[in-house]
Amino acid sequence: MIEISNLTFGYSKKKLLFKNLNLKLQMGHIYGLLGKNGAGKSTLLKNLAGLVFPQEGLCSLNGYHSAGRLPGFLQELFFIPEEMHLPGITATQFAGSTAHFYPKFNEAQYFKMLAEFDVPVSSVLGKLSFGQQKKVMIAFGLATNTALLIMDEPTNGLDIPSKVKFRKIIAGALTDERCIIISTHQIRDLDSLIDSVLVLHQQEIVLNSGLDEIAERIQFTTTAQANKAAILYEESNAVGINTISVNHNQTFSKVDMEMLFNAIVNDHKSVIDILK
Ligand SMILES: Nc1ncnc2c1ncn2[C@@H]1O[C@H](COP(=O)(O)OP(=O)(O)OP(=O)(O)O)[C@@H](O)[C@H]1O
Repeated sequence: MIEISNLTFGYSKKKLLFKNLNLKLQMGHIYGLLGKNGAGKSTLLKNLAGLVFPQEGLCSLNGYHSAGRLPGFLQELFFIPEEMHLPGITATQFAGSTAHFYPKFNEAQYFKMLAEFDVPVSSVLGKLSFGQQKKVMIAFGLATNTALLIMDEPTNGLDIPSKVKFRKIIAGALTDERCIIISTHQIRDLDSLIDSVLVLHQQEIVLNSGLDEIAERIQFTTTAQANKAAILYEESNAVGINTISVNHNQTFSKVDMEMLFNAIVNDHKSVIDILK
């Protein structure tokens, strides 16, 4: 299990990004972490990865404190940051020099994913395009089979066919023993991939819910289809007005994550309250 308890963190003591933040994540799930620019998504992930240290509280992975960065923790975590500087070696050499830090690394899986992503294995990583570099790191991260895989904006730089492959490859790599967290602004890229949503807003995790639970409680329809008395939030687009309403009649609709996110960050507390 991944646990954040009473996390207080700020890059300066005067301006805290989180105060007493709590969060529990379970294995066997793919979480999408959403939040506005500057909400602190990357910083939260860095706290989890033990790359920055809390002022108070702690983060842990299967009982290991992130800040301790013990070998037992490091071999169960792989973090793919938004920006990367890869060394002047090939994807094959990278596996040769790095894989031994991860006891569950699966070489066949790595090369299979690189082939699916269509990345040349004998080109120097630093000379690959940004998107190709991302693909190498995603393939490597998945092949480590660590208990926690964190990806910060992984689809930045991926073209449209690669995003489709990304979703397929990630979904195929999930097991009951691992948890994947993906932070992104490209909410559509998470469609049919994540099963749970986390929203970081105003120093707090205001939503940590499975998509099934969300669909049980609220409905996403057009205003014309909605029960007017149950409407919580409305949003116009080119084709009409879409609505989030209370799901009184147990009709399950597809969760529109972009609309849900907009409702939450536009301070529609009623939406958050009903999902609590
Ligand atoms: N190394 C740092 N030193 C000081 N302040 C920082 C540092 N890194 C981030 N910050 C600040 O912390 C805040 C949160 O940044 P962070 O990158 O975690 O947000 P984010 O939600 O990931 O944003 P975005 O969606 O724009 O990537 C921002 O105000 C940022 O300026």
